[in-house]
Amino acid sequence: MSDDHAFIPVYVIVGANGMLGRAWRELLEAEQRDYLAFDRVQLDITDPDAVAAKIPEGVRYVVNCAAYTNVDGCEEHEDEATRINGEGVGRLAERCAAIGATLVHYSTDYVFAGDADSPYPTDAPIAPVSAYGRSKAAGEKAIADSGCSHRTIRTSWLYAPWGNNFVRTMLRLTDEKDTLSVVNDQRGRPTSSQHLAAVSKTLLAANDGVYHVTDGGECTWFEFTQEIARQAGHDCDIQPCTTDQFPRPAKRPAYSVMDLSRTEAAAGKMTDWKTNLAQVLSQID
Ligand SMILES: NC(=O)C1=CN([C@@H]2O[C@H](COP(=O)(O)OP(=O)(O)OC[C@H]3O[C@@H](n4cnc5c(N)ncnc54)[C@H](OP(=O)(O)O)[C@@H]3O)[C@@H](O)[C@H]2O)C=CC1
Ligand SMILES: Cc1cn([C@H]2C[C@H](O)[C@@H](COP(=O)(O)OP(=O)(O)O[C@H]3O[C@@H](C)C(=O)[C@@H](O)[C@H]3O)O2)c(=O)[nH]c1=O
Repeated sequence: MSDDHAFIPVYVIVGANGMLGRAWRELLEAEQRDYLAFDRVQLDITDPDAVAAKIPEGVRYVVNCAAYTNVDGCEEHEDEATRINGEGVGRLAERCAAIGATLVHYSTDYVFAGDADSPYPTDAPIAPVSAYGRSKAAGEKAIADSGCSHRTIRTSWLYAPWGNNFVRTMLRLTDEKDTLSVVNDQRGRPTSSQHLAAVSKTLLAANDGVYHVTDGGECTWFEFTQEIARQAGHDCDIQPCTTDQFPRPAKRPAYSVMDLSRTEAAAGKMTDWKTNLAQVLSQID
């Protein structure tokens, strides 16, 4: 991670210590690209002065991986979530508009209500059912209002070999426990962070706008857990349950499968989630 101001990079990664931030760093490192990566201490997007100070003129792409991602925590701390996921994103978007950079930003399937029965197109009406979803919707609006060049990339059910994520949680639980109940009435698309970073980079050559990027295929959290345990060789009795039987502070959309056609037209077919899961598991000891 560098804080060198004399150097004008092609890419600036914000929120670089998060799960997706690390995937982006590793991608740009592997391709030997010029980039600066800022963690939260180096660049806090809620700090009005920091954004302009750290993102100099000449930068071409600002990749925003910073967010408040604790979905249940957002219910109690919606103001803070909105400051980060809404206003902070707006500040990045205004800076990008001012210097002519493109903002690569991540939003979520949780901006949708979840009452559809076919994949949500990119222009489907959004109607979040949680504080997290509302805060992310505020970020999307702030970008649109800023007039900056952008790729607003909605993704879902993100995981990686590192960080806090469902795959690592379920690897642990299916190893430690004899039985486990997992909700089987929420359907969506898991997404490898490494796959997401790579596809996002490909989309830099595409038009501005909103894209959906996930792994291919779809499943419920229960089916996802079954496959994690199967691939890991964990012998755990996994039982399906309903959302009502697994109460949480935040409501989740029942159906959040997002249509991939715009992305696949620009970047090719999205790899199936089971294939990407195997790829990620192979990187975990
Ligand atoms: N995880 C998922 O399942 C999904 C995520 N997304 C979106 O993808 C993006 C990346 O998510 P993910 O990698 O999982 O997130 P993480 O929670 O792993 O990382 C977010 C990073 O943002 C940092 N951060 C928080 N607040 C600020 C701030 N004010 N200024 C600068 N940095 C800040 C955090 O730092 P610290 O840890 O120090 O607080 C953390 O390093 C987010 O926009 C998220 O909403 C979309 C769909 C699914
Ligand atoms: C741990 C556990 C979870 N679950 C359920 C609860 C919930 O409905 C579902 C997923 O739980 P999690 O809390 O891991 O996931 P959640 O925080 O809802 O994940 C979301 O994060 C944000 C950031 C996004 O943007 C979304 O795309 C999505 O990935 O699994 C079980 O049924 N059994 C279990 O043992």
